[in-house]
Amino acid sequence: MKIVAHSDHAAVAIRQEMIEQARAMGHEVDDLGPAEGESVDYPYAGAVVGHKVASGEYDLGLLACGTGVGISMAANKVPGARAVVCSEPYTARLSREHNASNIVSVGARVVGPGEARMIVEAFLGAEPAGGRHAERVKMINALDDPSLDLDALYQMGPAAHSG
Ligand SMILES: O=C(CO)[C@H](O)[C@H](O)COP(=O)(O)O
Repeated sequence: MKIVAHSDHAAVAIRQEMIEQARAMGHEVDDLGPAEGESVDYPYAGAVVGHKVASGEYDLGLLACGTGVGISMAANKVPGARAVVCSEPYTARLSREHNASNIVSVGARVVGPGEARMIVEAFLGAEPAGGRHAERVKMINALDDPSLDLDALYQMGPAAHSG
């Protein structure tokens, strides 16, 4: 898969661990930086990756900042981006299978390099499961329209049609 990676200045080393893991799994990764010593604001880095993944330019994204939170919040403002912050691999796998997450974010001040690699391994090793989960992902995507009627959202879901 074609993957894009970005971070802020707080997460340069952990981003490099994440990239190495993805490349070791055979994926093509474009690294948008920054280099050690450069400063980048996490809302910008998150938005860039959100746009690049949501537009289809890349299949998946890797993000990191101090906590992984701010950069994923920024990415999730982009319609079509579904970023998840993970501090363990189980969430990374389930976010792909159930939520079709397309960007994984890690906190450099939260997890160590080994955990970050395991998170990326779990994220890239999983696939969206389909079925009822895909129906719920459609509900998430429908929320990209701020005028969405909540009753209409409810009616889209599998729960609304289960006996
Ligand atoms: O975790 C983050 C956002 O969620 C940032 O990495 C953090 O806020 C950067 O802080 P500083 O500029 O003081 O290193």
